[in-house]
Order: sequence, then structure tokens, then C-alpha cells
Amino acid sequence: MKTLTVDLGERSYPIFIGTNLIDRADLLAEYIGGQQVCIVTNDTVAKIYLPMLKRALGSREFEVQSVVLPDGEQYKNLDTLNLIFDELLKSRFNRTVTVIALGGGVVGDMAGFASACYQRGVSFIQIPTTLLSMVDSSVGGKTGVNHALGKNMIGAFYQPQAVVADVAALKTLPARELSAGVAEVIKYGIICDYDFFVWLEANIDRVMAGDANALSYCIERSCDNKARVVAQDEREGGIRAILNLGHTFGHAIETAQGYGNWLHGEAVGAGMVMALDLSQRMGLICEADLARATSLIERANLPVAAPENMSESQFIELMSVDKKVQDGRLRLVLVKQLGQAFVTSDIDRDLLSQTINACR
Ligand SMILES: NC(=O)c1ccc[n+]([C@@H]2O[C@H](COP(=O)([O-])OP(=O)(O)OC[C@H]3O[C@@H](n4cnc5c(N)ncnc54)[C@H](O)[C@@H]3O)[C@@H](O)[C@H]2O)c1
Ligand SMILES: O=C(O)C(=O)C[C@@H](O)[C@H](O)[C@H](O)COP(=O)(O)O
Ligand SMILES: [Zn+2]
Repeated sequence: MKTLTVDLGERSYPIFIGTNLIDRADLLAEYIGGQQVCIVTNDTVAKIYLPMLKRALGSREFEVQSVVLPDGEQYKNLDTLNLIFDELLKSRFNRTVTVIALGGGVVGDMAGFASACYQRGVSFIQIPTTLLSMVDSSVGGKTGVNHALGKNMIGAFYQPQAVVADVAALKTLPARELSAGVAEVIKYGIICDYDFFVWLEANIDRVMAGDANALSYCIERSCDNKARVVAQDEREGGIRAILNLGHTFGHAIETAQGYGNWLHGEAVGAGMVMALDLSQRMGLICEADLARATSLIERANLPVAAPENMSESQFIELMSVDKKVQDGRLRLVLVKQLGQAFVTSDIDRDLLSQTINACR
């Protein structure tokens, strides 16, 4: 088992990465403050992993309840969040309760947000079960839900007590979901870790084949990169925004297509190609580097273009509600060279139009 730390002073926490960790009650018990535990999961993950987690916690005599949410990005909203509050209140759980998120990013974002809100804040632990949630969403404390008018528009920064990533859980993950996770893995290579980008170019076939060593390495290296960025800028006042590469385009795609039709990672795949295309048009990266990144994203079986049914004006409208917008001005993550991203509001609108029209 490997342990990394997200260094945030008194809110610091460990990320454990290893195999067969879901039922390690000894490990989990260290981060459960009181007797009460509420596991939040969904109806797909519950069938596979809930019994083992319940059994493990039961053996330690915790008072365990679970809430099983409907599965899907379309349920990442305030109505579903209420199901978590219903369970916590019905169980008469108090401020000593620890919420455990068992699932992918949707479960993690909602369980985290519910933890931030319930009785003004209770402890929570992330047990991510998708690649995407192991490499990205379980780390860093962004929690929240979607609104019909925009992704993740209602939420809070709220850090977990610990992240427990069980790489063995990826054996049951569908191939399409594995690809979606690889999008965020590639993101780290492009924004801040050129050596990792080169490693991915050489090893992407092993990753896509589900090679356990290659996946573990991706999780460790991604979490290490994310933890370093978050430690510098917990609440996205500056540098943290680079973790949003491709997301202004990607969130517009997810919202326009209806939540769940394009997976988050798929939209980020196409969104990163659009951000790189714009970077190239603006004279920042060369055509060869745009081609290298596009090819890597394609080899991960991800889309490299936006859906044809989106108009330029729809893109611009949806992009203008992005959380990075300041004083009415769009801010985008662009790439200077592979491994070096930055945030800018200095965007040539004609070139942005060209990108939107070329990348469909
Ligand atoms: N908070 C953050 O920093 C952050 C970062 C990136 C993404 N996100 C959010 O995360 C969400 C996407 O997360 P995701 O890609 O994990 O999607 P997801 O949570 O919808 O999970 C994907 C699918 O895999 C299933 N699943 C989960 N674990 C499984 C397993 N081990 N075996 C079989 N099936 C399994 C789920 O039930 C679901 O059907 C989006 O809402 C996105 O906005 C948040
Ligand atoms: O942790 C971050 O910071 C990120 O931006 C990670 C992203 O991969 C993730 O999708 C995040 O939820 C996007 O945040 P948002 O603030 O743009 O909604
Ligand atoms: Zn993301």
C-alpha cells in the first residue's frame, strides 16, 4: 500500500492506494470519529461492494446505515442530495457521524456536499471505486451537485478525513468508464507533468488493457500531482484552475447533451483537444504537440471533437456561466507547452470561434 498526503495544515489527510482496501476496517476505523457511520453509494456499486464494507464495519461494532442513490450523472442534483439528509435524520445521526462515500465521482461529490451541509459539517471518508474518482474527484475537496443551467454550480470546498483507493475495484469497471478516467490522467501530463505525458505515450496500451501495475502508477502519479496543486491553492484563487483544463468546453458539452449522455471524462477529452487547438491557434504550442496530445487522447478511446449538434452560440452561452468567469470575462486554461498550463482571460474571440467550428 502506498500513502500520499494532501498537505493542508490542520485539514491535511492521507490518500491510501493499494489492493483489497475496501474491507480494511482497521484502516477505516482510524478515521471514523464516533460510533455512527452512514455509507452513501449507488445501486450499481452497492450490489458489488456494499456488503463487504458493511461486514467490515459491523465487525468493529459501528452503528452503520447506508443510503443507496440512483446511479447516474442525471441524479447529481439537489433532489437526490435530500435522500442522504433523509437517511441521516431518520437514523437520528448527530454531529459525530462519519459519512463514507463508496462509489465514483458522482457519489463522492454528493456525499461530500451532504457532509459539508449536515448539521453544518460532519466528517467524511472517500472510497473511490472508478479510475476517475481515484485519480481526481476524491482528492481536493470540491463537492457539489449540478443545476440544469450548469455543472457543479451548487457546492462547497470540503475536505475528507481520508481517501482509500482500492485498485482492485477497477476490475469490475466498464471499459467506457475506464477511458473516462484516463482523460483526467492525461490531463496531469498536459498541465504540469511532461515526463508523465511521455510515460503515458509509451504505456497507454497497458493502461487501457487494465494492467494493475500501470493503473496503480497512474493513480499514484495523478494523486501526487493533484495533491501538490491543491496544497498550494485549496480554494482555486489561482494555480488550482489549471486542473480545469478542457473543462470550460467539456462542461458546456455535458450540459448541452443532457447530464449523463456524454460522460464527464469524455467531455474533458474533447474539451482538452479544443483548449489545445486554441492554444495552437494563439501561437502557444506547435502543431506537432497538438497532434501528440490528440493522438494520446484518441488512443484512450475518447472523443477528440465536440458533438456536431452544438452551435457556436450555444457553446459561448454555456461557457459564459463557467465558474472561472471574472467581471464578465471568460477565463480559459491554455497550454504553453506540453506539461505547462496557465489561466488567461486574454482570449482572441475570432480564434475561439475558429476552434469551436473546427473541433466538431
Ligand atoms: N470533485 C472533483 O474534484 C471532481 C473531479 C473530477 C470529476 N468530478 C465529477 O465526478 C463525476 C464523474 O465521476 P465518475 O467518472 O466516477 O462517474 P460515476 O460516479 O457516474 O461512475 C461511473 C459509473 O461507474 C459505476 N461504477 C463505479 N464504480 C464501479 C466499479 N468499481 N465497478 C463497476 N461499476 C462501477 C457507477 O455506478 C457509474 O455507473 C462527474 O460528476 C464529475 O463532475 C469531480
Ligand atoms: O479539483 C479541481 O480543481 C478540478 O477542477 C478537477 C476537475 O477535474 C473536476 O471536474 C472539477 O469538479 C471541476 O470543477 P468546477 O469547479 O469546474 O466545477
Ligand atoms: Zn474533471
